[in-house]
Amino acid sequence: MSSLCKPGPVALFQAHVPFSFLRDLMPRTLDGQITMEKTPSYFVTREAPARISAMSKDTKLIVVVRDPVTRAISDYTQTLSKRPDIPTFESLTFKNRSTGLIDTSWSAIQIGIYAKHLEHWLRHFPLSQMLFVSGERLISDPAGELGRVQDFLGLKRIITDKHFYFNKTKGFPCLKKAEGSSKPHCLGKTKGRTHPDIDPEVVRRLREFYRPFNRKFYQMTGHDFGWDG
Ligand SMILES: Nc1ncnc2c1ncn2[C@@H]1O[C@H](COP(=O)(O)OS(=O)(=O)O)[C@@H](OP(=O)(O)O)[C@H]1O
Repeated sequence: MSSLCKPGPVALFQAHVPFSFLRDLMPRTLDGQITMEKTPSYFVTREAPARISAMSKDTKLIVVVRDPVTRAISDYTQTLSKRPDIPTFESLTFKNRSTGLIDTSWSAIQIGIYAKHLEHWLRHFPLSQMLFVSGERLISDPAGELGRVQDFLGLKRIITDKHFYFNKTKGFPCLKKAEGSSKPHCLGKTKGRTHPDIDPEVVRRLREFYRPFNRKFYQMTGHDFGWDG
């Protein structure tokens, strides 16, 4: 059994409030239950590793990662859907387009430098307490990736292949039956947005930029995510 704690508008470990207050926001956990909290931005938040470790050194951490170039374009697509007047992806990517200097202060680019973020976590947690889930495999083999998650959490492998079907129109796997319902459940409208076409030369330059950071990340995690061909 597991309970999922939803922190609402405050991402717990980013908030500058006392731990006693944070703990009270989490649901009580009984024996046999696992309490989970999901906030994607923790991975790139400087204070998060120390704050989470101060609350519990035994916390298990799960990070979903995908090709940082596609991640940047997806991030941009999400912002564009809310603010259609932003500059083009190509112009935001560079500090200086003619020299090819990448703007690493742009969050869409910065977040994908996974090796740098991981360094901060490894000062507070052993690698054995971290699981890196492949965003690509979550689509191509959801049961396989969720098998790894269940093993990591010490759960029986209850979710398997038979729980999923692939929805070609959506381009994503869907659950054959949602929890507590007999109906299928697919990801919402905001997942699988069409990404804009990006100048292939800009994509090439970004691939070149991320390659050394990806290699370092594969080395640190002991897992080749296959983003560099
Ligand atoms: N379960 C699962 N499997 C594989 N990929 C998934 C999943 N859930 C979300 N996504 C993709 O992650 C991208 C960002 O998703 P979100 O909208 O959830 O991001 S956020 O949490 O709101 O920041 C977005 O990517 P793109 O659609 O490529 O832009 C989502 O489609």
